[in-house]
Amino acid sequence: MARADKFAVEMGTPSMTLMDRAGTAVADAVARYPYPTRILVLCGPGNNGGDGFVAARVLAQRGFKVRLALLGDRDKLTGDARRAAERWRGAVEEPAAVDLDEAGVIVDALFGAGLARDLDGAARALVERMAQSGKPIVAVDLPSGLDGATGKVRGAAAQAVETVTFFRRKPGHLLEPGRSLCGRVRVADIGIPDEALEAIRPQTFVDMPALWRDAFLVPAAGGHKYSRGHAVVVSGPAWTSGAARLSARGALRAGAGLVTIALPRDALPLQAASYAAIMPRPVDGAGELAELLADRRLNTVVLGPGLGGGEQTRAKIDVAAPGRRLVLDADALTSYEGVPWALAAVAACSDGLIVTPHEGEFARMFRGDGEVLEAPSKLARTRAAARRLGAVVVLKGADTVIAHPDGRAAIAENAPAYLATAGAGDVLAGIAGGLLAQGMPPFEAACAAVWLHGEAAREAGPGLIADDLPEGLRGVYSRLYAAIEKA
Ligand SMILES: NC(=O)C1=CN([C@@H]2O[C@H](COP(=O)(O)OP(=O)(O)OC[C@H]3O[C@@H](n4cnc5c(N)ncnc54)[C@H](OP(=O)(O)O)[C@@H]3O)[C@@H](O)[C@H]2O)[C@@H](O)CC1
Ligand SMILES: Nc1ncnc2c1ncn2[C@@H]1O[C@H](COP(=O)(O)OP(=O)(O)O)[C@@H](O)[C@H]1O
Ligand SMILES: [K+]
Repeated sequence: MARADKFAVEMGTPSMTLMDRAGTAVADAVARYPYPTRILVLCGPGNNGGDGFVAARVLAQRGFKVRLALLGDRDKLTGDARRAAERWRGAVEEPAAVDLDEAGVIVDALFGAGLARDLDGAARALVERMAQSGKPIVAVDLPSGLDGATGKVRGAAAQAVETVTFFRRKPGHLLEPGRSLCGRVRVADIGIPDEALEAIRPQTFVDMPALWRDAFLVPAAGGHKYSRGHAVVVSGPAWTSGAARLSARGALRAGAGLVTIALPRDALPLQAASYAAIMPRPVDGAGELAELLADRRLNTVVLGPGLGGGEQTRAKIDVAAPGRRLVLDADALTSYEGVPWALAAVAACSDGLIVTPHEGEFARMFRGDGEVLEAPSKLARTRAAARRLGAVVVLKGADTVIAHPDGRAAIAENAPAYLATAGAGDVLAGIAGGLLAQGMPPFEAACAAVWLHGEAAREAGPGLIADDLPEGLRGVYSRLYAAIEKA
């Protein structure tokens, strides 16, 4: 944001104008509240506070009753914040002297992008009072105390009903617990030109179709099933084969031309409970898997869901990896517990690897690797892991992060909470495999898979079980194909 700000100023917009627009956008948001009388603006010592002074002035000019309190010393304000304070005609009160219970709406303009350390002392006490007040809070840029780069709370932060930010959202608006603390996020245009992005070249994105649509493959008129790839899902024993069957359904619905499920002989009868379109194949060990995979048209292998851990699993991965596209999930990942370098070797000989751990699996994979596990945010951890493995890493959760070893990363925002249900991750691994089989590059395939998975859940609706997810893809694909054809 500092660079975007600088770019806008160089292009001729004074920084005070940016602040005026930022404060006005906050005032607009506050004025929309059902009881915008008795507005209390709490300002901090930097430019976040400056935005607060502007918002207070604009609201007062519009006839609202506004009180303003400043944390810190008015004489110490500098730059634009100082000018904004000079143009505020009302009283500047002491936060300790204001009764928050008298406020209808509180504007939280204490700290934003400049939060430099954990809140303590008077700042923390004020944020805690705000949090306990139960009043609707509109946060300027970020709820104060929330770290915009990590989504973590530094000391304390108060739950906002709405957060008004500027130009673009920041990672802290998307990563938990920040996402939840922000309430509804409104992005205000304050006149920073989009061209600023060309100068900044951001590497962090929201996972949405614009990010991967160019790489997404709509079936070609002259295509055939082999031109849409052949994915193999390797199953564990009969009693855990449900997970692999879910993956296989995901891969097929995601558009792989053919899907084979490699099952131990004892599990073959159970395949009858799955789609008839999925081709079962008896495979009892790494040797038989090698025989199956002698056919190079089988270009993508999904291993992990219900597979069981240990040496046998590693042996199967070694057979599958060379020159092939792989998705590794669940047991396939935990069988590399504490030896992520061995997984990096798998990635290096493959034609592209996506790993899809949840937090527990991630912690086991990178046990002892402080540089990965202690990176400052979920975003940074996923990036560090991708770099370590030389593979695309999908770190699942409410705020799934997808990272490429080259530093690109995306944060998903479309998964409904009811997606957290047994087997949902198995379907995700299958969808990713289905997209890889069709030839999508791994990062785009992983981003698309995560987005499609979230959309499929919405399509299926509350009460969702994992079996519904592949079915949900049909409606999502109808809309996506139509949008791509129109574009
Ligand atoms: N850039 C842009 O494009 C635009 C930016 N805009 C706005 O500017 C905001 C960023 O402003 P900013 O950089 O002045 O930082 P800000 O969040 O006010 O905090 C810095 C102050 O807080 C203090 N402080 C920090 N941590 C602390 C702690 N733990 N406990 C106590 N004090 C602490 C720190 O003091 P110090 O560290 O120096 O002791 C300093 O005084 C941004 O969020 C947006 O609202 C808009 O106007 C539109 C254009
Ligand atoms: N709170 C949440 N909101 C939205 N999606 C979630 C939430 N928690 C988990 N998920 C998603 O649910 C899926 C669960 O996958 P996983 O943990 O592998 O479960 P399983 O092994 O049972 O399939 C992942 O795609 C994850 O991103
Ligand atoms: K704030």
